[in-house]
Formats: sequence, C-alpha cells, structure tokens
Amino acid sequence: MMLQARELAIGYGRMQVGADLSLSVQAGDILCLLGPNGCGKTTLFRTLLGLLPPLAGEVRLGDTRITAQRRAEIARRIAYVPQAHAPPFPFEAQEVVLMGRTARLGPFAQPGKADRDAAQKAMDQLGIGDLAARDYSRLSGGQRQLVLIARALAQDTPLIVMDEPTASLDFGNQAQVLARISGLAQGASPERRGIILSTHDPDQAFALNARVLLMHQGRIMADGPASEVLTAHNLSTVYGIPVTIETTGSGRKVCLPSLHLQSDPTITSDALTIA
Ligand SMILES: Nc1ncnc2c1ncn2[C@@H]1O[C@H](COP(=O)(O)OP(=O)(O)OP(=O)(O)O)[C@@H](O)[C@H]1O
Repeated sequence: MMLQARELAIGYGRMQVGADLSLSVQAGDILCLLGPNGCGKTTLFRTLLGLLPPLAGEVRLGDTRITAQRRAEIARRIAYVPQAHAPPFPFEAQEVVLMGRTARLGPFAQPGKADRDAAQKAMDQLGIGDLAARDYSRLSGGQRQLVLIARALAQDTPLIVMDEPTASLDFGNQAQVLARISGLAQGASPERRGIILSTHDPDQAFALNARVLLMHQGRIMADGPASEVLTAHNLSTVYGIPVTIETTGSGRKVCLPSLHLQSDPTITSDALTIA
C-alpha cells in the first residue's frame, strides 16, 4: 500500500499554505516532516488523509485518488494520530482506543470481543492498560497522546500518519514511542508499516534514521536521508538560528542550537531590540 502526493498545493479556500509538495511512503518507510511553526505540516497531513481537499495536484492511496474513497476504506489503510486535544465529551480512554476499530467497520457494525481485545492489547503495549476506564478528557496531555497512539495501533493499518506524536511526552515515553515507531517500520511483512510523522526535534529524525522532508515557507526545501538533509546550513536557514551538528561517541548525530541569539546581528528584529 502506497500513499503518494503529486505536486500538491494545500490550504484553506483561497488561502494557500503550501505548494509543489510531492512525497510517497510505503511499508518500511519512516518519513519525517520538519519545519517551523505554521509552515503547513498539519495542513499537509489533513490533505494526505483526504480530510481537506487539495488546492492543486492529487493524493493517491494505492491506485485510487483519496478523495474518491469512502472514509471506512481509508480507515482500513491509514491511521491518524492527531495532536492531542481534550474532547468536549467525557469518553473512557478505552472507548477512544476502540474508535480505531470502529472507524474501519463502517457505520452500523458494532465492535466485538476481538476488537475490545485489540484495543486493550494496544494500550498494554504502550504501558497505559491501567488508564482504560479513566475519563479521557481528564488525562494529562502526554497520557492523551499515548491513548491516541494506542488508537492508531488498534486500527491495525499499513500506514500511520502521526502529527507530533511525542510533543507532550516525558523523556522516557518519547524514547519508548520512538522505539515503537522504529519497530513498526522494521517488522516482518505484512506487519511492517509505513509511517509519516512530524516533529520539532531534528534529533528524532537522526535517531529514527528517517527520510526527512524539510519544509520552509510552504515548500519542500530538502528531501532525503536525515544525514544529508539536516545540515547546519539547512537547519539554520529554516529555523533562523545558528545550529551545529555533532556526532556522539556512539556515532549518532545530534543538533545543537546556539543559545546566544542576542549577540548575533543577523537575528535582530524589532521585537528583540529592547536595548
Ligand atoms: N482551519 C484553518 N483555516 C485557515 N487557516 C488555517 C486553518 N488551520 C491552520 N491555518 C493556517 O495555516 C497555516 C499552517 O498551519 P498548520 O497547522 O498546518 O502548521 P504546522 O506546520 O502544523 O504548525 P505547528 O508546527 O505550529 O503545529 C498557518 O498559517 C495557520 O494559521
């Protein structure tokens, strides 16, 4: 199963957020989207999922345009981990995870025991089995995020799209989730998944050995292996701060942003010149 976008323009009505966006992902790929706040990552994801119509270009899931497919069909092929917000209604955490099963069943089918077992297994895998009966809207941000990841695992799809999946997670849970993402992409076929995720942490792209799409001003500025795309020059250009890349003793690359911004004459703006 392959998801492919060709020369997409994305946005809302007449407001274009991005253009010339092409990508493809299939089982075994980890595609990591990096770019500044507001550059269009979530908008791109919503377009890839068929939730938002493209302003130009097309998204194909398998052989068919995604806009021509029914929601239940799409839900059998792609799971979505959105950014974790509290819902207006009090669901139990296990009901939220079970939605991953019902999404793929169609409108009138009821989830059965196998579905409940799959939901519980997904929660156990992420170490949140004990949250099953808790009110989702009263969980912490990180707990909610783990519930949404469990929902995607329970949905059991060949592709998973994750919008900043580690954003609210503590140090340990970030590593756990990254390890699971890596495992999902490496599993034996047909268990092997394709993953698209966004993150604000370039080090995660290095840790995942991901293919990186670096977005800048609504376009893809660079596309390729993390070690080729995440250069000091590219990161400094995109994020507007001096960055250095170093290699640790174990051979993994890490990004170090400079914390001495005030003394850098290229970064000054009205907001910073308080004097
Ligand atoms: N529903 C909407 N209607 C109109 N404009 C929107 C809507 N949602 C987002 N935008 C605008 O589209 C642009 C891209 O937003 P988007 O949420 O895709 O960015 P992002 O890269 O995911 O940002 P972040 O890293 O902060 O999560 C922003 O300028 C935002 O204000």
